[in-house]
Amino acid sequence: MGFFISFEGIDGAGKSTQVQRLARRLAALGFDVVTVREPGGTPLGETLREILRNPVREMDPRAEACLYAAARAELVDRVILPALRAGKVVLADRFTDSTLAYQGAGRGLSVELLSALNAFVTQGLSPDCTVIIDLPVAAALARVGAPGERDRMERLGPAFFSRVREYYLHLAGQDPTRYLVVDGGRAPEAVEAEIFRLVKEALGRCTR
Ligand SMILES: Nc1ncnc2c1ncn2[C@@H]1O[C@H](COP(=O)(O)OP(=O)(O)O)[C@@H](O)[C@H]1O
Ligand SMILES: Cc1cn([C@H]2C[C@H](O)[C@@H](COP(=O)(O)OP(=O)(O)O)O2)c(=O)[nH]c1=O
Repeated sequence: MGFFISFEGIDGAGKSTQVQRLARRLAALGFDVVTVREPGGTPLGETLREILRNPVREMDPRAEACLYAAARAELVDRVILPALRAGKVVLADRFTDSTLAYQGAGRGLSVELLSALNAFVTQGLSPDCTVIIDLPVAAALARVGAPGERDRMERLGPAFFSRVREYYLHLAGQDPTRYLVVDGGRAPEAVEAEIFRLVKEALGRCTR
């Protein structure tokens, strides 16, 4: 099996930027790297991404959770597991913790039920390590643009994103070996260097 790293954090924290930068760094070391983003990465997943970004009307939170989960089921089965079986390093821009943080802490659904849903759609796969890019809500929302330019989730407001951020930090506290928390408030180069250092350590600890 290869090595599976997920990236988490509130919208605008810098995940997409850092996934690309880490992919380049690991490829330069000779790793075969695959990057994916959620929701998306498969034909069904990309269709669900469009629905989730711009639904015809506001949806029930349970329906929302199931759509993210459906996209994840496809991505795991069609892309992530085959890549890991081929010995690749997979970098995922969001994974199961996004559901716990956004639909659980953010929307108020049961984290226990969402964990069971996650286990079902991932076939039990969980990341070898998870990079949490942490940033105060105001700074992150300033990066995603003016209110008029934001998508459905980005419009949810500071109180929602504070709950999401706190939940990520709570998860990190529960399992400091798996979760690598990085201060996303610095220049992209500084964030990149720290993530690269921490991931190299995590790869070194991996015995597979
Ligand atoms: N460390 C950083 N400092 C300042 N701006 C950043 C930083 N990292 C990313 N950005 C910018 O902030 C915006 C959101 O970054 P992005 O990587 O798309 O975040 P996310 O994927 O977490 O939503 C982009 O315009 C990006 O260029
Ligand atoms: C994967 C996932 C994403 N989301 C949300 C978080 C984001 O607002 C949105 C994904 O859009 P995206 O543009 O990828 O996020 P970002 O702005 O962080 O790059 O979907 C959930 O609510 N639950 C989930 O399980």
